[in-house]
Amino acid sequence: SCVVKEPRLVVRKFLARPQHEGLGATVRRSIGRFELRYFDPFLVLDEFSVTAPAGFPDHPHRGFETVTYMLQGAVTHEDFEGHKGTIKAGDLQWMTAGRGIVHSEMPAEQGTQKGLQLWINLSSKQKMIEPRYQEMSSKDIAEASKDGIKVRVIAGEALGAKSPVYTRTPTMYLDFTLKPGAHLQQPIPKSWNSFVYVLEGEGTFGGKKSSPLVSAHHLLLLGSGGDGLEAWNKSGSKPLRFILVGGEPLGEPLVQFGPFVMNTQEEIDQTVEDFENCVNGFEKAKHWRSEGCN
Ligand SMILES: Nc1ccc(F)c(C(=O)c2c[nH]c3ncc(Cl)cc23)c1F
Ligand SMILES: [Fe+3]
Repeated sequence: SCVVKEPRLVVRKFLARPQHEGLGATVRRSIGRFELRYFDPFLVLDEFSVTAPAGFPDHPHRGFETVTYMLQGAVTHEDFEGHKGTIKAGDLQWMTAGRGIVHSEMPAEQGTQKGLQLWINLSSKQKMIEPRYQEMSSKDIAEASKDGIKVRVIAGEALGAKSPVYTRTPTMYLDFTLKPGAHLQQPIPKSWNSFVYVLEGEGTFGGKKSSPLVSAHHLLLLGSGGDGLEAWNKSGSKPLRFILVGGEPLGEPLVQFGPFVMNTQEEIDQTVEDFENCVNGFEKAKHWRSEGCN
């Protein structure tokens, strides 16, 4: 069946190289690096790797959402409202920072913890909403399998499986594993910006089966137009694993200062002041410190 009539083409390819982030942590940053500062509505995609005592100690966020999806090990997050939990391999945390969150994200086990963190911008109208978490354990994440393709639906819908996650900025976030020989056709809403990030194995993406092979840690920007993604695993033995992420562009001005993402410089100045004075959503930052690795 021809699900995708006009596949989107790969218009740019980046290799995400390791860089230092947080306190002694390493991230492979694809979106958010200087050559790809913002791919509306996406601000950052980090493939992180962290081993205790390194981590991401107390830090704030305002104006966007962070989506943490663990691939190996576990991370404990705790915030200034006393919200605390552990995100284990396969688990998901969709954190809407809105008007303000201060939290820490630290290794929960010995050894190396690996995962993905995606930062999704919020529309100007939603930047100052109350913070909110949507957290799902691995077993509750919608999955479907068909013709050598397995998909875990973080957000959106694929192969008949649908995620319960409410996405303020309309977003799809799909974790695909293709067995050798499998061929995927996944619809993508026409107006959305979308990209692929390869996690394991090698695959062929875009319109032609003869396109060059793409390996792990590569980000592929998909062109606009077209009605979906085509992908093939032509290797004889290795599975191909990648995420397909897409979202409705917000089309608004962007001013970012680290973990503060607003629309004007004045709003950023105000945010810095709010954080320093512990007001307008940062009240609890006044006396809070994470318990850290006890
Ligand atoms: N501002 C700022 C500055 C420095 C940081 F490290 C962070 C930060 O926490 C993270 C950056 N990528 C990440 N991937 C995974 C996890 Cl669990 C956390 C982060 C942050 F937010
Ligand atoms: Fe954070």
